[in-house]
Amino acid sequence: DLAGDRLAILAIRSSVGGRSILWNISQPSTPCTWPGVVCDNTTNRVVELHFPGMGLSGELPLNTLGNLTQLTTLSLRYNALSGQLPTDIFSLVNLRNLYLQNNLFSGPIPDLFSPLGNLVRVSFASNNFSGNIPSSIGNLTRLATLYLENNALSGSIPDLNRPSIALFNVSNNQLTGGIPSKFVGFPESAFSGNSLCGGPLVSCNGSETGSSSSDKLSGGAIAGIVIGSLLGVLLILLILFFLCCKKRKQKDEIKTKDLSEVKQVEIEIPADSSSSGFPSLTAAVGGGGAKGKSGEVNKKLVFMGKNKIGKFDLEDLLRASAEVLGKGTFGTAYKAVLEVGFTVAVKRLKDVTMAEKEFREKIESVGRMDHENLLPLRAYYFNGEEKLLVCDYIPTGSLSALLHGNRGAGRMPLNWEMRSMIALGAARGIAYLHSQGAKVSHGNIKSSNVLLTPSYESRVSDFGLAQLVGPNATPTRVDGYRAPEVTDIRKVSQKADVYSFGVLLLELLTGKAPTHALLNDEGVDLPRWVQSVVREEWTSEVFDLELLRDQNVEDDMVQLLQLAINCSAQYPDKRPSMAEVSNQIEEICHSSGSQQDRTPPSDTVSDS
Ligand SMILES: Nc1ncnc2c1ncn2[C@@H]1O[C@H](COP(=O)(O)OP(=O)(O)OP(=O)(O)O)[C@@H](O)[C@H]1O
Repeated sequence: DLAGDRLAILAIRSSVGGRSILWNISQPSTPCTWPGVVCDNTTNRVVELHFPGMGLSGELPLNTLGNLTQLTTLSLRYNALSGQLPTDIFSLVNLRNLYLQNNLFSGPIPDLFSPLGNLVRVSFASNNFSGNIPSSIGNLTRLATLYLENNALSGSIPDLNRPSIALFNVSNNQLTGGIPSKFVGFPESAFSGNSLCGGPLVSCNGSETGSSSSDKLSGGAIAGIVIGSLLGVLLILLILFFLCCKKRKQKDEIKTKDLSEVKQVEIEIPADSSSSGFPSLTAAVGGGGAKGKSGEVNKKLVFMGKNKIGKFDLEDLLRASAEVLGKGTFGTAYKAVLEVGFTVAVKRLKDVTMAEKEFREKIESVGRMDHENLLPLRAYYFNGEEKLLVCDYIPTGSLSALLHGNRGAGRMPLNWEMRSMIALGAARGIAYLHSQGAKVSHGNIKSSNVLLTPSYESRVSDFGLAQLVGPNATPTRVDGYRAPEVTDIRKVSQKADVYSFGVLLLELLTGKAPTHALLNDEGVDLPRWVQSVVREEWTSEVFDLELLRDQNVEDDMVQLLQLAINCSAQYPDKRPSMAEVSNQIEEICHSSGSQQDRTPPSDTVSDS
């Protein structure tokens, strides 16, 4: 079957294709239609090039790859490419991943790494490279992986930026000398098969590990370095502290301003309310406030469930200073700091056209949901047009903010343990919802609806709201999460929830936002992108770079990835149930030791 695009694939796999393909891709018109080539859909420039195991042979063409100035990934591993590396590769300043392992490249690795400050992963393993390890690799401050094993490299290990490097291997070369002491911590196997000493190998001079005795630092020098570093850190902390104080002050000023506008415009008292203000209302626990004369009822905040939140009335709520958290599908969410001393989140619903009785019934069934991984609905207010929902305010914010916010300096990386715990908590919360009846589903699973406590326990929010809205509600940011069979956001199902949860798992693993206009002109969504990458056996390339620092959990990551792929299957029948999903994640967490053996969640209502 050589029809259509299959013919192109065959051409790439033939050894004669290697060079001509590499020539052609530098022409900007056609490349994005080819397998293995990923383009930026705005510039139509090649941003990733994956040609692994395609039987490419011969030398890389000169002055060709260097034309792909936007390239972030160059993967030519498992081919039979030979000769020296063309130096124009070293002008690709956006390069993050350079995979040339398992080829027949020879000659020295050019010492030209200095401009490649974005490089994170480099593998030159299993080639015939000779000469020294280029010292300019030491300038790569973001380098996390360096694989140089199984070559003919000689000389000593240069000064590398050890703090950023998590995965490292120089075994089976001809390296000599002492292993710098900063490499202590890597296993013996990372250095074996050389004439090296120190570090995890036998000591160079009988007792010392690390650098050879000639370049050993004196006690005074070490003390000087330690004191100098401490002073440096102290200075940086002081500067950060002052900057934070200044920023917070500015933020407070802005918030106060926003708030006064919000109070007047957004949480406006409905026109039919008594002009003398709202009477002081006593909270009616368990929905009892819905009883009584309707005129009074309309002015009441109806409290629900176990009411851990404490008592306050509508007037308190309206007096609270409020800050807009964001606008979503169902209305605007506010953070409201009550004068009585605690903070709540208030959602002002829009597009709810449902009659009062039906609304109260639906919202009270939402209020009955009680699970440690769900964000409980504490109270609601219904008066004609005005509908407010009150829940705990979660100061840490949402998974979406944590994954995609602040990707720059100062970001706290989310490691495997945190991510798998977040996945497990969210799965448990949704599985609980599904266990409450075949027709109970969430309807709007996405990372902005998974809120996180300071100890990274998940609280799934917004469940059951999809059934309240009218047909005109325009979903925000759900497109990437919505199951293919869902055409009306009110017609939700448990299997559609499983799909959305699968996308959320993919988001957790890849670090890519599903709502981001993805990857190429054809608008490939996150599940399809991941599937295509996995099909081509580049599985390890889908994971978020932050996850690659975790050692010995790759199998667990791949298992979770497989589960996510199963959840986001195109046909609902092929998707597992949420209970199965939750059990499987629990097993995965168990095997990697990130079990949730934690103290029960504390009350999440924060005091202001
Ligand atoms: N209880 C809460 N505590 C802290 N932040 C919250 C809380 N509820 C919502 N948020 C945050 O406020 C923002 C707006 O939330 P909202 O639920 O209104 O919209 P959304 O999640 O973006 O979309 P949708 O309405 O479709 O769920 C989001 O970033 C959300 O994470």
